[in-house]
Amino acid sequence: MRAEIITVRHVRVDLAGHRVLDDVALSARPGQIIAITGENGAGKSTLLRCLAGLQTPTGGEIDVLHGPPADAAAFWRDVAFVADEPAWYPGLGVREHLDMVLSVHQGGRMSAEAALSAVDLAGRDERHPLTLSTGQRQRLSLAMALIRPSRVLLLDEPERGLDAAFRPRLAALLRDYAGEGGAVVMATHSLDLAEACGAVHLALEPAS
Ligand SMILES: Nc1ncnc2c1ncn2[C@@H]1O[C@H](COP(=O)(O)OP(=O)(O)OP(=O)(O)O)[C@@H](O)[C@H]1O
Repeated sequence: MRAEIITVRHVRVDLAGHRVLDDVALSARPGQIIAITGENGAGKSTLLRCLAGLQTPTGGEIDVLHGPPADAAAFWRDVAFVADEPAWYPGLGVREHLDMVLSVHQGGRMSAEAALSAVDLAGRDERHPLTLSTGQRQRLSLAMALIRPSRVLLLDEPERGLDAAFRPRLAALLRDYAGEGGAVVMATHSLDLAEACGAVHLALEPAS
């Protein structure tokens, strides 16, 4: 069995004087998909931000790829994160956003054409992202994360805005990613998506 590339031990986070996470543990090996579930405010996004090095825990330990996560170039070379909608570049179309990711990250997992087709945006490749629907923009955000090489994929509610028909396709894309040896950690309200991915569940309870 492959060694863990994400480990979270006894993690505690206090924000504005309130305990948001308390004694949280999580681990992931290459090839695993972890689904963090729990009610609104349970701390799912906070935990993902901790894994991404964007939030420092008040206590406990986090290792991602054999070290504490750090919001630094070397870390982001191996880690892809899809959370809130990204800033779209003025004047660049859908296809050009994918080309830009491929030009920065050498050795893409798929071509821009394959990514456009995977997320059903092939006919909209010249449009500016802001002229797409919410769900189409979410598909593009996912494609921009999936097209580049990475070892860890962090997703905050990847199902946001997606229609029911696309969710099984997203599950298949995530299974493919994990099948290549990546680890996925996603916060989700979609038990269907988690199940379709064969994800291991981590159910968070509100800490206070
Ligand atoms: N910057 C902040 N300052 C103070 N409290 C915060 C901050 N960010 C989040 N919180 C609080 O932390 C708790 C957890 O928030 P978080 O966004 O992690 O929950 P979540 O499980 O992702 O919720 P949802 O399902 O609604 O996305 C909430 O009670 C929220 O109000």
